[in-house]
Amino acid sequence: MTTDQYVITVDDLRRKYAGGFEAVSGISLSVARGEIFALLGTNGAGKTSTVELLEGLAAPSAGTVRVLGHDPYRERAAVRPRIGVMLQEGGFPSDLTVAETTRMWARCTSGARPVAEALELVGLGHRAGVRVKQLSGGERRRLDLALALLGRPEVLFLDEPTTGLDAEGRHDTWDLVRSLRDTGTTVMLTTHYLEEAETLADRLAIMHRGRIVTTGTPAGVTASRPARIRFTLPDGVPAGRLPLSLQAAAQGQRISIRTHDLQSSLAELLRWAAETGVRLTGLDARSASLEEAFLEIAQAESAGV
Ligand SMILES: Nc1ncnc2c1ncn2[C@@H]1O[C@H](COP(=O)(O)OP(=O)(O)OP(=O)(O)O)[C@@H](O)[C@H]1O
Repeated sequence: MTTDQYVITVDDLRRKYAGGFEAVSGISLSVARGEIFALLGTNGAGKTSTVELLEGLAAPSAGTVRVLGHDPYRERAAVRPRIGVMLQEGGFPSDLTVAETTRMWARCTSGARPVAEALELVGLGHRAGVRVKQLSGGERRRLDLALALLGRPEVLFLDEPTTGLDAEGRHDTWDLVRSLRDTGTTVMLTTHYLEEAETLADRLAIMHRGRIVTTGTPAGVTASRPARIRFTLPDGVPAGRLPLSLQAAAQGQRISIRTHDLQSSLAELLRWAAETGVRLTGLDARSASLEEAFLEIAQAESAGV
């Protein structure tokens, strides 16, 4: 991929706050046009501090950021009309209705979509006449998203877009983000929901203490982690009777096996169970999830491994 296909490029970026604390300690990443990129990390890892630099809300202490080929802080006027930003807290006047709020925002947005279209996109069309203060937390997040989408942005920054949404709302938002991606919008997302990153992101980076510790596709990040098989042995069958080649950890009759070759380990376990006539209850076999990979990385980093 050539560099001009990257919509966001970040090189050795640093952000030091007044007082001297460095929240972003030299990160580099690139996001291609039409890609959904998720920035994950433990609390205080530096995600918001990073995204604010990409949005041009603050200047880096060192390093470079380019969004659509421009410095988003120094060339804000060139970048701002082409990006959409959904912050964690929208902070609207609560006495205005949903439609009034969106109309007000549309007046400040060049080439804005029709208000009704923006509200329909996020499933708020039927709430247009409701005052913002009467919206649920999830509906406010949708309104935040509608406002971020008003200017048909080429790059969309979503800071925890589904916090407070129920399962249906979360899935609706994922579908919307995917459809925006499919029409060429580039999305930079921060989230605490690892399932969200796993299902939505084309690529992701995991941050810890201001640095990127892992980056890649969701499948690539989880591929190196062991899969897990869990089950319960019947009373009277000790864990010691399991084949030695299965690396089993036992808590009473509850067994957990970690393996880098799920298919072979599972086949061996089932063969042993069939040959010995042992019934395994609650049998569950799964590849590593992003959540497990994340926890392992965060714990290892915290322990200084
Ligand atoms: N204005 C500020 N002045 C000094 N330190 C700050 C400031 N804003 C954030 N920090 C610190 O920078 C670090 C990174 O914060 P940041 O909000 O970027 O993390 P985050 O990854 O977005 O966290 P979370 O997941 O909790 O939202 C934290 O230790 C935070 O306390």
